[in-house]
Amino acid sequence: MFPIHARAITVRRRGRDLIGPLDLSLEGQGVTIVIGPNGAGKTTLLRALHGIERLSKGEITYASPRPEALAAQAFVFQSPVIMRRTVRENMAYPLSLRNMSKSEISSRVDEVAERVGLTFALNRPARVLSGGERQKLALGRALTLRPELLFLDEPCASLDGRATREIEDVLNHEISRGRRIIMSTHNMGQARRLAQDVLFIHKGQIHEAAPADQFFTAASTDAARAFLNGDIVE
Ligand SMILES: Nc1ncnc2c1ncn2[C@@H]1O[C@H](COP(=O)(O)OP(=O)(O)OP(=O)(O)O)[C@@H](O)[C@H]1O
Repeated sequence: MFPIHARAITVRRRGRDLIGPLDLSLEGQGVTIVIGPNGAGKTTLLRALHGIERLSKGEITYASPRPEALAAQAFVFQSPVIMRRTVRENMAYPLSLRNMSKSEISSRVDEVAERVGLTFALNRPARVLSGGERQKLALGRALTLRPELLFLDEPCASLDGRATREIEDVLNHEISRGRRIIMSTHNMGQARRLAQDVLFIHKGQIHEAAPADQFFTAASTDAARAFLNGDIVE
């Protein structure tokens, strides 16, 4: 599906441009971390790139046909929807929509549960999971699809250090296998640990797009420098 091109995209709601107009091109390798103040438009941008946010203007094109490109992506939401069923059933759900045999679904779920550290919980009701375990479930559910491109919107918000590290371990494993990741975070430590490229979003615009080393050592805009300093950026 790469390169992905967003051309002059705008998402406008209730008379206000939430993002854009903006242009962006994404190649098929690496980890892009999306940062910026609250309300800057990070979630809206991720949703637009994933094709689930209606564009008011502009277009997003994928190198492969759109239905194929969208089918090869998965999205981990900040507050994932967890069904009142077992962890196994939750993880199997996206696969069950894809016409896959029960034995194949079961072996994929087993394999992914192992990777995200939830084997012990597979037969438990998902509602008893802790916050960190719920995020692992959401991540695992996305990974069962073996997506070429994985979006994550603040997957570690409100998790403690240990749960955050465990999620990052899973992500690092995925990154080492070449999975393309685009992720938003408020945690600057996490951004520094994971990013290969950074998109700094401010007031619905991409203020800066740079390799991580360059961004963190010499951000070129005042707003990005202030944000990295922990100043209030409005
Ligand atoms: N459907 C909608 N209708 C109207 N306004 C919306 C809608 N969705 C989002 N917004 C507003 O658009 C702006 C951008 O929201 P978005 O969630 O993309 O920002 P964000 O950078 O992800 O913020 P945060 O860091 O707080 O999660 C916010 O001011 C939000 O209130």
